[in-house]
Amino acid sequence: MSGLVASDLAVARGGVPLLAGVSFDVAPGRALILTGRNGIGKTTLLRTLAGLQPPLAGRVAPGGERSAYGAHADGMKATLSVAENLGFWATLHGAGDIAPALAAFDLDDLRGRAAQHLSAGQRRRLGLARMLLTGRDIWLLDEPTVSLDRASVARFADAVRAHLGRGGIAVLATHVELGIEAEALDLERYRVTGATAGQGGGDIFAEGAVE
Ligand SMILES: Nc1ncnc2c1ncn2[C@@H]1O[C@H](COP(=O)(O)OP(=O)(O)OP(=O)(O)O)[C@@H](O)[C@H]1O
Repeated sequence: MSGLVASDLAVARGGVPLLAGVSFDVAPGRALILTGRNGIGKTTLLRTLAGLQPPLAGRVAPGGERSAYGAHADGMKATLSVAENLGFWATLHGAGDIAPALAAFDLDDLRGRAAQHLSAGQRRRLGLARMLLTGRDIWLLDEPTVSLDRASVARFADAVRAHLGRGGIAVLATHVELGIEAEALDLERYRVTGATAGQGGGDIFAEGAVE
């Protein structure tokens, strides 16, 4: 299985260039942690790696077909229970048993609860459990530990380690120290001048020249 390779990638959000010249190669069994200030483009880069939006320039290999993108509660059916949601995804991805996913994120006691009645941290655990059912070898995770308590962060780190141990790849945008052996990529040096995110769209549109 090949690694995840980004070559001279440029990404934009809402037509505004955010990052340019991003190149990296993540080998099977390895993890990459994306760091950088709020709004620099971590989510945008992950979405581009997942094939959910096209790059402005450069390329990603493979495309999205080997990737599972995990962000917030997307794809969750509010009225279905935890087990029904996991069952739905297992069927969708051709995965068999949901038991390992339930166990990995301590969801057994919550299996009958509707997704809409889960707490924020429980909902996040359900979203992360989904990654285990995708069968995809490249996990792209956006702030995966938001709302998680300490025990759940540790469970998540264990799940990522196990994924890497199976030869999987993980790219994570996180500010939390997970204790996972990983390369870190500081996006600051790829930032397009003027695209300081989160500082107001007007400034971004007025400047936007490439560094
Ligand atoms: N739909 C949109 N249209 C235009 N601009 C957007 C849109 N969504 C996000 N942005 C802007 O794009 C920039 C990059 O956003 P992105 O979510 O990729 O940053 P981030 O590094 O993940 O931020 P954070 O650390 O705060 O999660 C931000 O300035 C954001 O305000």
